Amino acid sequence: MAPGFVEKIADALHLHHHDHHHEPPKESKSSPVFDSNKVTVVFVLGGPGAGKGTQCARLVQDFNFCHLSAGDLLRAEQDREGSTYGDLIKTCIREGTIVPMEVTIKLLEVAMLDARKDKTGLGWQDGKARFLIDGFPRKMDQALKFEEDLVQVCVSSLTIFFTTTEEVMLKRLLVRSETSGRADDNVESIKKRFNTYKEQTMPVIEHYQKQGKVSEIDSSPSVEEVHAQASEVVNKIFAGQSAPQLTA
Ligand SMILES: Nc1ncnc2c1ncn2[C@@H]1O[C@H](COP(=O)(O)OP(=O)(O)OP(=O)(O)O)[C@@H](O)[C@H]1O
Ligand SMILES: O=c1ccn([C@@H]2O[C@H](COP(=O)(O)O)[C@@H](O)[C@H]2O)c(=O)[nH]1
Repeated sequence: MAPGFVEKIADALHLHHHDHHHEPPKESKSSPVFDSNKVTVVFVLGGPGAGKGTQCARLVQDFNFCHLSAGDLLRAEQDREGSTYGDLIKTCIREGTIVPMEVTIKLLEVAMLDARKDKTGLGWQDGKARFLIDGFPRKMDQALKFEEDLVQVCVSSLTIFFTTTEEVMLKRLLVRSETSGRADDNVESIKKRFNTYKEQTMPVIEHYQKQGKVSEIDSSPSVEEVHAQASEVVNKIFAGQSAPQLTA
């Protein structure tokens, strides 16, 4: 990557006002921003409309996670007045393609640093930060870059993978389209999103599966049934993780 590229992205995203100058410059540092002993990262993946966001909302209530949806962060940036990347994000979302990883990772980094500041709030338990990262990583380059720059994905980290059929996902998304106002909740965009999911995201899931870090859950049943399964999986992650670690 060209030197200074990440800083240029940060400038364009107007992220320097967050006063993160205590953090080492991204391109010269050799270790990730977060210590994997002091944060728990659970990724949530699955096809468009599989129910990721719905289940994340439940898991936040159960486990006091800080929930970060990459799609929501991108939509907020797209709508931010004066955003350099607004048009690019808009096109990617409508076309169901993946926004260049530097943009998404920078947005995630800032959101994670902001969440980490509030040690008494949501996302803190037993002195550890708990992040539920929804709809990310969507592509292998993002998965590797996240590990390199933000958190070394450690033994206890896990991906919850919600699966159901395209037929179910399509039906759910078309129902959602009646109220969501999302530019990509239409048949044409949904088909493109299914293709991107199969071509780009499935290899990420297979990568984590090879490392034994994926819990697959059938998300075809009711929200409550799926939630019961997901809770069980997360309970296992936190079993044995109660030792207080007060700094991050
Ligand atoms: N188990 C379920 N049974 C029936 N409907 C569901 C279930 N889970 C979610 N839904 C509904 O399906 C739609 C899509 O769910 P949700 O937004 O959680 O999916 P998602 O995986 O986050 O989608 P995307 O990747 O497009 O953001 C929503 O309208 C939601 O209410
Ligand atoms: O890491 C990411 C996550 C999302 N996108 C883009 O956003 C849309 C919508 O994402 P949802 O998770 O369904 O809200 C997705 O189709 C991509 O275009 C991304 O580029 N990178």
